[in-house]
Amino acid sequence: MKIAVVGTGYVGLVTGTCFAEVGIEVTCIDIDQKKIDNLHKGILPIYEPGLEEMVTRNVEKGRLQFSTNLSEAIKGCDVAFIAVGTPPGEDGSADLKYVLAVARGIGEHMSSYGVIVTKSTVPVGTAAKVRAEIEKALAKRGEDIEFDVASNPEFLKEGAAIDDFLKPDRIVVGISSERAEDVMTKLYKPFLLNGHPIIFMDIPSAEMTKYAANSMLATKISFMNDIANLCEIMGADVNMVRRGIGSDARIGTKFIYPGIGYGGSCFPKDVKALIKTAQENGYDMQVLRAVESVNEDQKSVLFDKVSKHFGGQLKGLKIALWGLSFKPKTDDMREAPSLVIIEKLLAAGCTVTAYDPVAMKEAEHTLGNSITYAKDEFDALIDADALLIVTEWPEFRVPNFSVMSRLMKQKAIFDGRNIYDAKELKELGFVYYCIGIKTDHKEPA
Ligand SMILES: NC(=O)c1ccc[n+]([C@@H]2O[C@H](COP(=O)([O-])OP(=O)(O)OC[C@H]3O[C@@H](n4cnc5c(N)ncnc54)[C@H](O)[C@@H]3O)[C@@H](O)[C@H]2O)c1
Ligand SMILES: O=c1ccn([C@@H]2O[C@H](COP(=O)(O)OP(=O)(O)O[C@H]3O[C@H](CO)[C@@H](O)[C@H](O)[C@H]3O)[C@@H](O)[C@H]2O)c(=O)[nH]1
Repeated sequence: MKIAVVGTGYVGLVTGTCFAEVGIEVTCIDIDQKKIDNLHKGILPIYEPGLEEMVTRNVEKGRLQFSTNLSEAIKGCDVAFIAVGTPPGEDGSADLKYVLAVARGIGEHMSSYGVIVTKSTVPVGTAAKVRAEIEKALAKRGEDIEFDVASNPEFLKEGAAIDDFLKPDRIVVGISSERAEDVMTKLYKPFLLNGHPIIFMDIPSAEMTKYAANSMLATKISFMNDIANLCEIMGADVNMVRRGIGSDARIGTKFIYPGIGYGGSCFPKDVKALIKTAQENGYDMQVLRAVESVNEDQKSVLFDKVSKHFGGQLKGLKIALWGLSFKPKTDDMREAPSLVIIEKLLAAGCTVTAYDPVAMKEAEHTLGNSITYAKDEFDALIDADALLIVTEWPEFRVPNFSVMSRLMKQKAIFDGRNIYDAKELKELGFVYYCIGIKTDHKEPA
């Protein structure tokens, strides 16, 4: 089989590489010449564990190619995936201009029957718009080439993308013809042989499934953040509560970790887009509006604890941050809670020194030199008045606390990810704050 994947970002590059890995002939296309030039040199545009080796291996095998030339790549393809961005527009709705531009390009250049699949996260009705764009472009050419559209939303998580793609819980495919179903079944056959289920449905349901999945996960997180905040007020321990409720199989153990709010390129924008879609159709997503509002507030929780601890006197304090990316094992800074925390610290007159194992270069694009980037986690701590744990990278989990004590000016840790043991830190002489657990430090008057 021969396929094209248009858009070589987090989703497109992983999708293309994983299909090549199971033996399919893939061309990944991007509009960004620099990205494609770098990929030809083996330089990846994103950090994703294991991806570089997999790209190299498949390029060497001749199964994976990169190009900016959509017209060449699309010719004779069985399937073309659209995997470009769908960022939020000013009103929160998903901006479809990149998706529709690709659809137009496909219509301008396709040469034979193919299935055009939206992999990007798109609102209900988008596949119909994609079909219309392609038909318009074909009509302009005076061509009458048969094609199908399909919706195949992607559920991978950054930092675990390869595993999520190769071993999916399920593959959701929206189709409107038997021919498209056959092509998609053939494409995903290697995954089906490994026992991963494919769920065929109508196209609008597939499009909605993606938003419903992300919104449900975001709801779990906001719900737990609300519970965590209440635990803290009431003297309960949210870690215990999490274990207590997670052992009920109906609730489950995943995505109930409280923290400093969900970030990333998906949950914030997809929750917004679903609220907007509903509004446009005369329906009010009350639960999701609350999910969003809790999340906005949660991003300030760590800053508020710092402010309270120092009695509001933050000017001139040196604050160390461990972690910048929105979650571990990625360099993605989109909607990272660290950005909100840093903005508040800087506005309060603090200086900020941060260390992140991979996201500092990416962070610099947004933050410039408003903060200092440390060479390692200990470098960040020199003379610090407080340490904020922002991203739970594995290497921050068991640090050398005695070295930390020597480096820091004040032994205060504000843990936004609940990775340390409050009792242990207290014994070591640290003042320790986390999320959803009442600490017995004396509050300043
Ligand atoms: N990032 C994730 O974890 C994730 C997971 C599942 C679904 N999604 C969805 O997948 C889509 C892509 O997300 P992403 O994070 O990979 O985006 P991204 O910004 O990392 O990548 C998008 C790529 O598309 C390219 N592009 C834009 N217009 C183009 C055009 N006309 N022709 C060719 N290339 C073009 C850009 O240059 C960029 O490289 C979004 O709809 C997103 O919601 C993302
Ligand atoms: O218990 C939890 C789990 C996650 N998070 C936060 O939630 C955000 C998103 O995390 P995660 O879902 O692991 O990362 P993403 O890469 O954004 O993946 C989500 O968004 C993708 C894009 O749509 C989907 O494909 C995935 O299925 C979906 O999990 C991050 O800020 C996490 O810190 C929590 O606060 N508590």
